[in-house]
Amino acid sequence: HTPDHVRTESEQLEEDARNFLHELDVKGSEECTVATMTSWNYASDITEKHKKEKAAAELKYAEWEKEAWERVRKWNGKWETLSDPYLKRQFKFMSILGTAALPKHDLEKYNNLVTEMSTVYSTAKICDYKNPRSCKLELEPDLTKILRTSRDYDELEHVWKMWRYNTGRRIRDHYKLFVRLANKAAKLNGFDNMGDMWLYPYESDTFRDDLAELWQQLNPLYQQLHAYVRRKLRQKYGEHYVTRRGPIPAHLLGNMWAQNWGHIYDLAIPFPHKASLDVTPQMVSKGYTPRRMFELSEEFFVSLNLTRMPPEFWQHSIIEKPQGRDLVCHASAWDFCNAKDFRIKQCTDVTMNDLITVHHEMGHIEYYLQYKHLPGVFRNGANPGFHEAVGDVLALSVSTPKHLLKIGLLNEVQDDPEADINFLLSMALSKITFLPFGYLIDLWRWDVFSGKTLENDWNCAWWDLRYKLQGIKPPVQRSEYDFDPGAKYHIPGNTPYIRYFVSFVVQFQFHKALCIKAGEYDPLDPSKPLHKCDIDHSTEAGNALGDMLQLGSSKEWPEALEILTGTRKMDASVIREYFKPLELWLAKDNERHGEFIGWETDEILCTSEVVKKTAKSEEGVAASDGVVVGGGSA
Ligand SMILES: CC(=O)N[C@@H](CC(=O)O)C(=O)NC[C@H](CC1(C(=O)N[C@@H](Cc2ccc(O)cc2)C(=O)O)CCCC1)C(=O)O
Ligand SMILES: [Zn+2]
Repeated sequence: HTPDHVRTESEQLEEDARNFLHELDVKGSEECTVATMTSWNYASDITEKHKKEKAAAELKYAEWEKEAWERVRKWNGKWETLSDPYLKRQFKFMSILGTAALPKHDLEKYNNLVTEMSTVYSTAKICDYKNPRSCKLELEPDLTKILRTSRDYDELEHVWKMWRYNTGRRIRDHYKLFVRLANKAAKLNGFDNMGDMWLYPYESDTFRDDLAELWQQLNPLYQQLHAYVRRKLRQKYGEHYVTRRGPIPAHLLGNMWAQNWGHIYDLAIPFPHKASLDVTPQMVSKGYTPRRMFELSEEFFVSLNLTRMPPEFWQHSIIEKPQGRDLVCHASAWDFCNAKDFRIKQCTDVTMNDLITVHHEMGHIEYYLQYKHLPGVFRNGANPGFHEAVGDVLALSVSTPKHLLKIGLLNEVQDDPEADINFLLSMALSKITFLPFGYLIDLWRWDVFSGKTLENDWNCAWWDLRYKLQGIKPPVQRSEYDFDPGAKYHIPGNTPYIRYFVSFVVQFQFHKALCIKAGEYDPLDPSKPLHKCDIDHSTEAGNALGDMLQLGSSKEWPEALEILTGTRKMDASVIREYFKPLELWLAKDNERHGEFIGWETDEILCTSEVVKKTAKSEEGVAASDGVVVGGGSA
């Protein structure tokens, strides 16, 4: 410790900067803990009391953020001269205030709109198709189960339509005011609109173009899968409902938003006489509980020499749906900003799908644990997509037949080309089908924030994207009375979504790098293809992953990516390499059946005119001046 008087001016400035940032960080973490606790209380028990406490805490936290930001501003012109990049990067991040820049009354309105939209979404219930007087069906587990298991066209249509009636339609006006306030906040932060502010953490001015390029590279594989699944659905539901060349009705794909087609695997399985890879039955028959599922996931992380869950995690997490109260059942992972308290809230079902979700959520917790020693501004993913990728990377290993055999959920592994195709198809039904969806959510929102999509076109612009990118259509005609984006959690919940598209690309790059370290993958060894790799118990892989996670957002994401994978760019060739055997098989199978690749329609999926509410118009009679989506004529 050199006495003050011998220090140079710049060393003194650096010392002062360190002390200044440390003091702000200590106070900021305390404020963050309080605000997060009230948010947790509301999300796990939706009551008026908790709503009020959350609203008050959010305003108080914004006051703190504003005070901190004003103190940081006093360093303008000085912090830029610091030589230590680590310090400069902290100042750079602390210079963005966020929505706390709004005047108090606007911020209060903004926060209340988001909470109100989330409450509508999380408490929405619909009536039972088979028993119209029973109107207590909730998204989780009721509607999720119906979309997963029902093969009744009309029941699925009822659930699909009524869910949107009781969520999106009810928050359309909230969303109008929300967008205006969001853009006002963005402008106060020096951005053109909220869409630009959301992209700030990616620190790249070619980011949107890079995403478009990735989609171009992945679209051909998606189209082959789409054509194959359409044929299988046509066989099941008939050509009247599922035409040869048209878009697929969205309610038949096993998921409320057609974002993951894994639950219609039984309709699509290429080689039915081979063992099913959905180990849900085995999990149930072996008496798996949500607790067991979480312990299984933790064991995987520990086997990689990563950090086990702290006692507070098991003490405070909610891993089963509590009865007798409203709560946000949508799974989530929480960091309470005190390097001690980390939790998951998940209404866990004993299914394979939820075992994957457990790994996803625990991946967030592992990232929190790995960077908990960093200053608050660096306690984030290298970019938000990295945070979404951690758990999914481990789940890629867990999903392999080899691993399921290891943990006793499969009693035999058939190692032959047909079993391989079955496995790759089951993976593609959740990984490839997600890509257009993961891309279009924010494509739609960026256009809404930028004003490119006007309020009167919101719903038809949504269906235009859903048609163009996913090749799906609504089972009943939509209008601008509807607000179908609002039927998906992240829109009322105001959570950016492009992070998931990024994750689904980079998680395969992470997987490949870790598989090489684990000696499980060798491009020159046909017996070790990427899709058979299971990294469990590889401390080389775990240490490499941990080294990247410990960086948090203290380095720009291309540098973090390079440390793990040796490359600085998102690269779609890795996910395509993983699915290569399936892509070849699909192309041949579609060719053999003369399948039309792609889709077209002359139906009017969405009418820009606000349709007169008569029974007839419900039957999809085209309104005179409807908006045509798809390549058909009006
Ligand atoms: C306090 C807080 O909010 N914390 C953040 C985490 C953080 O930011 O630190 C958080 O917990 N967000 C919740 C969100 C939940 C899920 C989700 O919404 N998934 C997407 C897309 C998808 C689908 C399949 C898949 O395999 C991976 C992703 C969807 O379901 O559409 C639902 C189950 C899976 C992940 C999440 O964990 O990302
Ligand atoms: Zn996540």
